[in-house]
Amino acid sequence: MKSDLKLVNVTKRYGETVAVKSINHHFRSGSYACLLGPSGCGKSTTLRMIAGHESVSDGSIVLDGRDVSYLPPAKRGTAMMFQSYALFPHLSVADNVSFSLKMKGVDATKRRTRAMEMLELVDMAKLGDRLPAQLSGGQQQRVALARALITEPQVLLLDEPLSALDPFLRIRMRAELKKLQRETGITFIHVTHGQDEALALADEIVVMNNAVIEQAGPAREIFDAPRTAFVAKFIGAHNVIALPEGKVALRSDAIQLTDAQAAQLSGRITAIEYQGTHVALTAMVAGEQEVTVLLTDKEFFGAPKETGEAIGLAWDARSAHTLSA
Ligand SMILES: Nc1ncnc2c1ncn2[C@@H]1O[C@H](COP(=O)(O)OP(=O)(O)OP(=O)(O)O)[C@@H](O)[C@H]1O
Repeated sequence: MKSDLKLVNVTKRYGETVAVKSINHHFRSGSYACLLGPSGCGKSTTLRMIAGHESVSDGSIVLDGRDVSYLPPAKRGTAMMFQSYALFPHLSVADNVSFSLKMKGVDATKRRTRAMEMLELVDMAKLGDRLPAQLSGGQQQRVALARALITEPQVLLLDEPLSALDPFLRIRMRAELKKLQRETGITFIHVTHGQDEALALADEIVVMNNAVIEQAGPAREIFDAPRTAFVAKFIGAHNVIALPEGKVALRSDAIQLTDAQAAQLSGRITAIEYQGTHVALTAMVAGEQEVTVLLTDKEFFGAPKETGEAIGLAWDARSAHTLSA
């Protein structure tokens, strides 16, 4: 399909370090993808190789049927938005946005018109004459977005775009990023180490660990059916439990409290944590394993429990996902 981006056996080595190890992935045109993983797993390196800011050691990057692996960044059909926004401090907002057009020799009137269109798109048209230092963090981010979008990329690459913002603004800007992606229809590839950010934004989540892709799929599939213990733990809200039949991932809200006869596991409560809408109850079960059960506040306060109490745990067999690693 047009504008699809394919990574074919892409590897990056820095001397002895393998930062990205022969990864394959197909990013669908027009989708919002999040590369999710812990620090050092290779997600920024992957993004930088797609952008052309880093060379590939092996493999190829194919955009829209073209091998772009050896093209300079400006010739690829991608644009990158950096974590620090990297705005020119001495240029006005409008001149920052239209900078790449100036480099291409586009005349001043046309540049200004295009810059204002882009600023309109990110809701910043009124501040075109300000300098970056006169903007808030969220406003600087919008300018950086407008500056990336003016190049009309097929793929927009975002490296931890929300990490410089305070928590309140982060949640607001993430809704705006999603809206912008839907409005423009451009493929977004967004690097994050925040599972909540990935779940909130992504059509597809690509989970990386130790230089490889552990699992990729729609956000709900990753959350509902993690395939490895790493994915289950990283995505959160799951227990990884060793049972006689093997290791399983079990959502903490998929476990019910039950009496001893009906229990699949029994144990003793070690901690109770009130979380507002829910109460998280931790129990120590056979084999010194800790299991967390998330109850709605209604369920918990309907039959309150105390630390030290014996409890039985049960779940629907379909909720337990056998793990491959
Ligand atoms: N220029 C470099 N030279 C040598 N090693 C590098 C270089 N850049 C990255 N690495 C190594 O490659 C691995 C992957 O780094 P990368 O920045 O892609 O991880 P990341 O998942 O984006 O982490 P973070 O979230 O901390 O940015 C790490 O082990 C890192 O130390």
